[in-house]
Amino acid sequence: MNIEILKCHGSNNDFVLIDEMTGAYAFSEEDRVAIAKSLCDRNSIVGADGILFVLPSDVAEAQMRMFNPDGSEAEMCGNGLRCVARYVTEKLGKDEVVIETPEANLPVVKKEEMYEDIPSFEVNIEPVSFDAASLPLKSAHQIHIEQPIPVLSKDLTFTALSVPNPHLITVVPEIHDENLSWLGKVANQDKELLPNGVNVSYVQPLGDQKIFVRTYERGVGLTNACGTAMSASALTTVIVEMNQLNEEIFVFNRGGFVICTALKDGDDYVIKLRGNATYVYQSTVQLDVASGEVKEMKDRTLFEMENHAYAKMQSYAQEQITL
Ligand SMILES: N[C@H](CCC[C@H](N)C(=O)O)C(=O)O
Repeated sequence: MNIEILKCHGSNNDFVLIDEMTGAYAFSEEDRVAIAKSLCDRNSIVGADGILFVLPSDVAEAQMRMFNPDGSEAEMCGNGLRCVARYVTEKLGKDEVVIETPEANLPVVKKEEMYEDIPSFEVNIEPVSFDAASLPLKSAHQIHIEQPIPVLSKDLTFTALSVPNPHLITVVPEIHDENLSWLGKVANQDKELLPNGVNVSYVQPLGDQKIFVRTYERGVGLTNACGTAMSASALTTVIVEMNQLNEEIFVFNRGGFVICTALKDGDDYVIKLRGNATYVYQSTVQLDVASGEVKEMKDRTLFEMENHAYAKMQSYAQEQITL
């Protein structure tokens, strides 16, 4: 099958966006899994951290379904939602829309550029729950806020929350690359403890309202950034009274930076995630679903200006981490 693809990223967490609103495709559920596995494969001509299917919706301007490279579907994707926000607002000629996701219809809005020539969008990350059953995390304790989970680590403590995809957050004085493989071990725990898997992040405080986050993502592996993980991390630093509620938190990552603001609405938390939505290239690919083989059908249209502008934002962010 021939598929029009838009390669895009949020904080260099990169995705293939496929527009099903046009009605050009009639993908089955099996097709979507096969497309995710084939197009995300870094050994293919495409390669990505995930696939974003943009579909019509009966309850919002559009619907987003996000699949990891292993074919699993995620409840939420923060960096991907910003890319979908840009795509749908531009398609409809609006500055703000609502996007239907598996567990919530989320408002997304175009914002002023947060860095020179960087298209910037803000999305709601919700619903948020600290109930272990919402991940699910099989545990005797209902809430884990800086709690030990001995089977995972003898010395680190964890905060467990869903936004609504599952996250384990551990705050450390400093993140060292040699410790990143440990994140993978935790993420790939036996399904006894975490039946639906989990995204696992280190959080390093960088001073007031600034943090550095590294994440091993469920269904993907170590990525430059994970939008839901950065949001969950920012909220965690508020819960443990390291940063302030209702105040912007600058979250630096290997792919750049985002700005998260944790808000409380009654008993519920909502996290505002603001960051880039950068287009990399457009292309048409031919996918043989049976074999998974992907061929490019025509030259890619590169968004060179955007990629050049984003490189500057990314190097600025790396300087902030080493400061
Ligand atoms: N791997 C995640 C989904 C993608 C989330 C990440 N790319 C983001 O930006 O939030 C999961 O399975 O929950």
